[in-house]
Amino acid sequence: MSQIRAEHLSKFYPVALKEPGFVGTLRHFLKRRYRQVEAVKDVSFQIEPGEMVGFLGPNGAGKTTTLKLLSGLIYPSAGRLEVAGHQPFKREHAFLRKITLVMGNKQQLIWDLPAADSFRVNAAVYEIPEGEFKKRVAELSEMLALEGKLNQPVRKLSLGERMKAELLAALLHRPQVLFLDEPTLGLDVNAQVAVREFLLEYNRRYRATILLTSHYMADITALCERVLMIHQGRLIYDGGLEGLLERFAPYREVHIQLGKPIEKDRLEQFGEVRAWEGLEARLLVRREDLVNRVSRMLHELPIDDLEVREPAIEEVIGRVFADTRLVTDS
Ligand SMILES: Nc1ncnc2c1ncn2[C@@H]1O[C@H](COP(=O)(O)OP(=O)(O)OP(=O)(O)O)[C@@H](O)[C@H]1O
Repeated sequence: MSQIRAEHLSKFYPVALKEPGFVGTLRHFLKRRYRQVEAVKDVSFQIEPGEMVGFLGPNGAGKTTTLKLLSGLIYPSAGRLEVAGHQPFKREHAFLRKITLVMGNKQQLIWDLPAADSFRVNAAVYEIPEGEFKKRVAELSEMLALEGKLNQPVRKLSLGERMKAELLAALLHRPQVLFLDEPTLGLDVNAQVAVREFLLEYNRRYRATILLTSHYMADITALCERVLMIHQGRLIYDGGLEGLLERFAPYREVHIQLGKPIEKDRLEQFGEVRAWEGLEARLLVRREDLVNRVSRMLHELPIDDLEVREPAIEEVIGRVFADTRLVTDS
């Protein structure tokens, strides 16, 4: 049975319209007019137990709205939703014990108290027995390398330590389903790696299902074999990371090192020149033209070295988001 199932899920937010000026304000109070913001439109997907899925999309695409729907914080405008066997918006106790929602830009720990004190509040809310509570705090703080950090006020922790303590708090009730919205936001590279490794280990140990958004592609490539991509509220891709490149990057990058300088327009006959510095250049060549162009380049240009690479996934995604035609044609 799927752990998460969304069928034709939609969420529309009513936004009150106000005309400018005094008359507009008066009208606004007497008879409000609304416009619908279609944050999520007819989205369907299923996620199996133990899967780690990346959720990609540009700002305002509808990722946070979807995570809020999945965790029952908001009610869907249309469609069906089932998470861990429950309808999230009912917010049943049994459901809340099975899930967690972590938002990188919101915190639940109390600033002036040690994290250990905030954990006690969570233990009480989730009715975790004392012995079990101690065991879980010890296990998670070891996995997160947080030992010795939990008895000082949260405000004295570094950003990375604070995020790790937030994760610990969010996982004390040992949820099966984790919704993570930018869990590495603003962290330095070392802390990002630590959080990633922790999530991998947590998923392996407890077979937790994880849906996560991140602006750092490294999080997605390290953790997720599958990605969902959302754009203007619509799901435009559901599949493997590899397939994402196949589908949205119909080109390869050719890196060349020249033996002597040539005119740029000579190079432009072979593909779109993306970088050009001294004797090094980088070109985009359509996949179907690749063999032919590369062999011509080797014949016709003074090439010392040539390498064909997959385009960087960030670049591919950036192009998809920047070019709505790619999205609507897909
Ligand atoms: N409470 C709300 N009322 C009205 N509109 C909203 C509300 N919350 C979100 N929206 C709108 O819904 C759309 C989707 O927003 P959402 O926060 O889900 O996007 P997102 O993909 O999480 O973006 P980001 O990466 O910037 O966080 C946006 O156009 C946003 O302005």
